[in-house]
Amino acid sequence: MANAIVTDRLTKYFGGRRVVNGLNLQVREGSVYALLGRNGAGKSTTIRMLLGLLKPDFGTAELLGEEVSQITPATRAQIGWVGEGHPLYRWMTVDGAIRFVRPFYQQWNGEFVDQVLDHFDIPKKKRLSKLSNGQRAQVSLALAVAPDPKLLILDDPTIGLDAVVRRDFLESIIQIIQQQGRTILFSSHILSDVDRVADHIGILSEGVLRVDCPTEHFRESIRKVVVELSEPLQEPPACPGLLSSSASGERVELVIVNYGDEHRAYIDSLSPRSMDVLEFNLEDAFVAYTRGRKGTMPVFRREAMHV
Ligand SMILES: Nc1ncnc2c1ncn2[C@@H]1O[C@H](COP(=O)(O)OP(=O)(O)OP(=O)(O)O)[C@@H](O)[C@H]1O
Repeated sequence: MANAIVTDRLTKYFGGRRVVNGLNLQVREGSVYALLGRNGAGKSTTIRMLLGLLKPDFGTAELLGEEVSQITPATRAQIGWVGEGHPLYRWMTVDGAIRFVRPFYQQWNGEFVDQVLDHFDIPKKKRLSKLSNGQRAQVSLALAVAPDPKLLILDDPTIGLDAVVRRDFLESIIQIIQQQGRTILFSSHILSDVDRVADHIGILSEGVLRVDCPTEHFRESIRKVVVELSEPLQEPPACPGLLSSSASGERVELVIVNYGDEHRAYIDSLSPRSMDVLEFNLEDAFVAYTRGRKGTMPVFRREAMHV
């Protein structure tokens, strides 16, 4: 299957600091890819380079098969985007914003826009500055989706939205991807949302893409093992793929990547009184992973994982 987004060693420096570092990203057509990372990891900078809003210092990015700096108007019209904070001209009315954006595109699904406005009780005559954050987010999404883009890029689209509005927003996204061949790349900090809609995740840490694999694969690869020993451990636990550990008396908790036979053998060697192997949800797995010591984070790529 073709890729909707491909970057090759994409790199950006700010004031001598490398905030995006040799990024090789491939987002397959038809997938929903969530770009994750802690604050300042480089997500927005990456997205701004993809959208041509920021020039890379090194490397290239292609959207729908065209180099970003030379993208043709026809291809540009196939790409919808929503920036961080939903930057719309707030002095415009909703109707005015629609009339402003509409002429840039050949195709326009006015019915979809009306449905969104209706569903969220957004009056067309109201100024964008007078709408709530959630309503403005929906207007941004409606305007990005109305041209029926093949590729949708969303920078933290649900920031500041309540749980109900977020759910509705995600429903809209799910509807969009049910149309075949549509691709979505979005950044987010709300891992339960990501788990609901994204089939693939990428985790940036200090500008480096450390994880790039199916969402499920990442979640299922990290386990918490709770062990009750007969006496406290004398030495720090030593087993492969150990992300973190904590001990309180005889109770030891280990967070392990790719839990398997060798880990069981190690734990057996401690002669435990009991042990439990617990699964993580995506948020816990993300926290366990990104909290780990820098430089020792295992790398997850596609199906393979190297510890
Ligand atoms: N225009 C700029 N000038 C200087 N430094 C910048 C600029 N934009 C971003 N940075 C820095 O680059 C780093 C990456 O920022 P970026 O906004 O890409 O992170 P992010 O992953 O989107 O973070 P968040 O989750 O907090 O939105 C940060 O350290 C930030 O301070």
